[in-house]
Amino acid sequence: MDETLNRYRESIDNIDAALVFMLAERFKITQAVGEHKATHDLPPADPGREDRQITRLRQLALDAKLDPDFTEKFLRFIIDEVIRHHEQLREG
Ligand SMILES: O=C(O)C(=O)C[C@]1(C(=O)O)C=C[C@@H](O)C=C1
Repeated sequence: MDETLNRYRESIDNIDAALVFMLAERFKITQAVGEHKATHDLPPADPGREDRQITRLRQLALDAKLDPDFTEKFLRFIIDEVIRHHEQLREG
């Protein structure tokens, strides 16, 4: 039994749970955004907004000593999924 490893893993499990809750909240909001966009005939994607989000988060990542390329890929992965949901809502 490695107590040190167990303690680290408990902390990792808490962080992973927080990530899931935060992602769930983000997708609740983007669901509302998708409905709003579909109702008002707005395009699913807004590349200008995405550029600003990526620029901002890359800087936050640098400040937090997190790899900015990884951060951008992670955000891109999430946004692409959101756009897919928006497109589905638009198609009805
Ligand atoms: O802000 C929007 O317009 C959204 O639809 C949300 C969001 C995002 O997930 O952050 C998703 C798609 C857009 O291209 C930009 C941003």
